[in-house]
Amino acid sequence: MRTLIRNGTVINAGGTLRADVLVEGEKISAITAPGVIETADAYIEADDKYVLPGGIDAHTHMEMPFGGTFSADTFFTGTRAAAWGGTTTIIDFAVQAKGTSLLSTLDKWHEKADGHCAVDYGFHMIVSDVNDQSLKEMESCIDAGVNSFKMFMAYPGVFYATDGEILRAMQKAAGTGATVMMHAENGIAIDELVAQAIAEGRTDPVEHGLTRPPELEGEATSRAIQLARVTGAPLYIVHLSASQALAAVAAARNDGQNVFAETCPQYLYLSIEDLAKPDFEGSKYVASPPLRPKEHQADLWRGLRTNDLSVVSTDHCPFCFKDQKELGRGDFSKIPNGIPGVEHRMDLLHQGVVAGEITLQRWVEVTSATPARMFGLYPRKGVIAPGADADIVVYDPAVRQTLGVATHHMAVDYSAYEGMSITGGVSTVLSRGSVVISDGEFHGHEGHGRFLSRELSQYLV
Ligand SMILES: NC(=O)NCCC(=O)O
Ligand SMILES: [Zn+2]
Ligand SMILES: [Zn+2]
Repeated sequence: MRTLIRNGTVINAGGTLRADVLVEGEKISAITAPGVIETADAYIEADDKYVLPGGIDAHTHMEMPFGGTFSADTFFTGTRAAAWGGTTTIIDFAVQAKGTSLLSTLDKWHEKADGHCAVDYGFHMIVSDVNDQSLKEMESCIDAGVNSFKMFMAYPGVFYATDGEILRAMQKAAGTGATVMMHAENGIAIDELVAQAIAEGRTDPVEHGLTRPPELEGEATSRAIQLARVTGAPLYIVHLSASQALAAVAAARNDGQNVFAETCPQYLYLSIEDLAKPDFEGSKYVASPPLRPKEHQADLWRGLRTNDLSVVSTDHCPFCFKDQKELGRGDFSKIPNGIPGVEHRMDLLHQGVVAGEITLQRWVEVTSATPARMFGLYPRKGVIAPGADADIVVYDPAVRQTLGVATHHMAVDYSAYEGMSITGGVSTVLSRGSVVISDGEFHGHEGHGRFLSRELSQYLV
């Protein structure tokens, strides 16, 4: 099957050109000046549209066990929603429960995802039980294509790791080429503030934000950076939300340390004012780190421009308002943490282009090319080039849409972006050469997505 995408503006991280793109089977086979190739089996007209490499969301949580419940999207509904929004690869997190092994965890996550995803997917591994066996098993995970390991300085008693445990895991990463991903918040201090708030009867969702001050994200980020420096491990800070944390990352990078960070659309567009909405509406915005005062947003956009923030992922972790967020009514600390967003990342970041915060090329770089390089998928993914997988988004920059629960495709009963007006929208999406979205319809199927065994990060030195 030969599909010709005609006369679009091809946008790669490295540049833009007007071109035709030929897809043969699952791969891109040629990029030519418009009109050079005359015949194909199917045609997609891309006049006045962008032709982008499919988005790569390197941080999602489908069917994730958390706070006594599970995130609401299955691997099918979540990857289908991703496709609707122009994301053709997700990297989700397998979650080691305390007392279990990394390899049995990986098996369990394969059982959940294999045969169910609508687009391609890989895994990171959450290490919540550091011991001799888990450290050894990190090597087997790497052999199985899972070479990035998330650790938590937050959530004592659940995922939390001590500095000593983090140090040991980082030593293992330094010796194997793995990447340590860090949830950097000082969970011990936060738990004290949370206990004090509850004891004083401050139980509303906004307290989630007030008890997790940005200084404690900055402190934990600095500590993680120092531990990485001592061990020589590369470090990737996940879901960075605060100016203080960004300053720590920028300083380390200026020093030449191999430190990277991602932020998420919610930290660029939402704020603690959303958490403060009355009638428990604020619970819809509970995630960790919390939404910050608006002043942090300008710093995050600057970080995206300077590359101190290299990636934008969603941390998609949907919990329904009605019966899941409800678990924390009367005690904000019991609200399941997470915000839905896998469907909207490409559109939301495109608003940064529209507003002049980032260039078109940078849009593609932070949503596709860099996550592909960072997590060992490039140049199979993350680029429109001959030989790459034909994961392609034809994007209409002029169309207008309004985000909301009535139109989104995530399996969650609210939108964090309800009523937000967006310029631009996905027109056609191909996943490995198959059209999965076109003419406002989903044409893919459960099980189309394949597991991606990933190479080591291309940012290792
Ligand atoms: N971020 C969040 O609130 N939930 C998902 C788990 C995590 O990434 O820490
Ligand atoms: Zn986290
Ligand atoms: Zn997360």
